[in-house]
Amino acid sequence: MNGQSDNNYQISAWRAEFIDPAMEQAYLKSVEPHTVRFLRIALCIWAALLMLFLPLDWLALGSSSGFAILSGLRLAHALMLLWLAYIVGKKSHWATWGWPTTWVAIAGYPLYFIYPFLIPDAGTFGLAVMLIMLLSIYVFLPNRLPLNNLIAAVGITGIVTVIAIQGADLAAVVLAMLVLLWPALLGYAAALRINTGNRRAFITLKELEEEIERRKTLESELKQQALTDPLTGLSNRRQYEMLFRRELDRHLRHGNPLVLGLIDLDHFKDINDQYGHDVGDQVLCHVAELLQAPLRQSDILGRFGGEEFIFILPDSDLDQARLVAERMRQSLETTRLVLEGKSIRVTATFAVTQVCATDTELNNIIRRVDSALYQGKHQGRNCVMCAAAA
Ligand SMILES: Nc1nc2c(ncn2[C@@H]2O[C@H](COP(=O)(O)OP(=O)(O)OP(=O)(O)O)[C@@H](O)[C@H]2O)c(=O)[nH]1
Repeated sequence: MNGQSDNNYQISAWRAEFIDPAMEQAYLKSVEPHTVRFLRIALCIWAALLMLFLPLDWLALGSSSGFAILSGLRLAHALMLLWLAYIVGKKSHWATWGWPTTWVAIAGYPLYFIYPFLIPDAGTFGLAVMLIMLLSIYVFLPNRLPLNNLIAAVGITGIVTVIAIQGADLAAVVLAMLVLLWPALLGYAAALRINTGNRRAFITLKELEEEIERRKTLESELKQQALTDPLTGLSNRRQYEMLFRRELDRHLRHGNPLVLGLIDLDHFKDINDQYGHDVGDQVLCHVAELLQAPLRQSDILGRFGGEEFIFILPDSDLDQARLVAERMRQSLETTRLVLEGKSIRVTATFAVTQVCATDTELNNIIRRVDSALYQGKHQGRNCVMCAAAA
């Protein structure tokens, strides 16, 4: 891991979130499906528990306006919770965003704040419910930790204010505050550990993914290096021999026509001598591009060695191959390469041969084409020769 990613992976000690916002977003995105599922379950259970307490309200208040207010608040909050459970199914980013969960949680507080006024002798019970709720918010409500702190802070402040308004003395108010702070701190500590642990696991996964990616790149680079000519990027001997064997198999099995050709640049030594080896190298690269142009995707062009190239044309007969070679020859002849301010003309001699059923060895075919190429050199170069099949 380098210094830059070390910085990206820093986790805030009290928020248990990545300090880098982009990294935090990436983390939240990765846990979004899981958060949605978990949040929907938590919201549904919360709504069900709210409604489960309705009979207790009835026992305490009977059919009164107080009961109507409490059941109305219960129902309203339960509906809000179910609405959010429904919405996060549609807008999954709401689950990790955190604010919708926070507002819906806070919107339920009037029920708890009004409770002591309507049922004054339920003080201890109300405090116990609040205590369990605070702990549950931290442990079961999948939300961003700072926002869960906000929910807890609003809850504790509200309840303590209610107790103070009801005329409790300072000691009772402080005691209530301490009793509520205790589960909040406990929940916060547990959530801090869980959230930090989850993000550490995410870092490990990311590092593993980066390592896999790095190895894949390295592997494909090595593969590329092992199969291509470093100067021109064309297939090297290993690659074109392998591809030729595949095409030869196809030819022997299905009888598809197959042609092999060689290209030898004319008087290349003069180019090297006149312009230098570096320019010679650049000429080879340009020639490789020009030769590639008239070929199909399935055709194979390789560097045979030095200033010689090899081409393999699957599904082509000799006449088609001769035309292709002629197009390459003309393209070289008519394109002047301008390198380092010098205009260089390059020509080449071509030879092609049809691969036939008795051709099983690449070297034999090459020998046949090579002797046609030799003849072409003797006949004045810059031409296309055909070698008769064996
Ligand atoms: N710049 C450069 N030159 C190369 C490379 N490989 C081979 N050569 C040069 O290619 C030239 C080939 O010369 P010859 O075999 O005499 O052939 P030629 O000059 O092309 O003449 P003909 O083939 O008879 O037309 C030599 O000067 C080699 O040094 C290469 O990778 N880069």
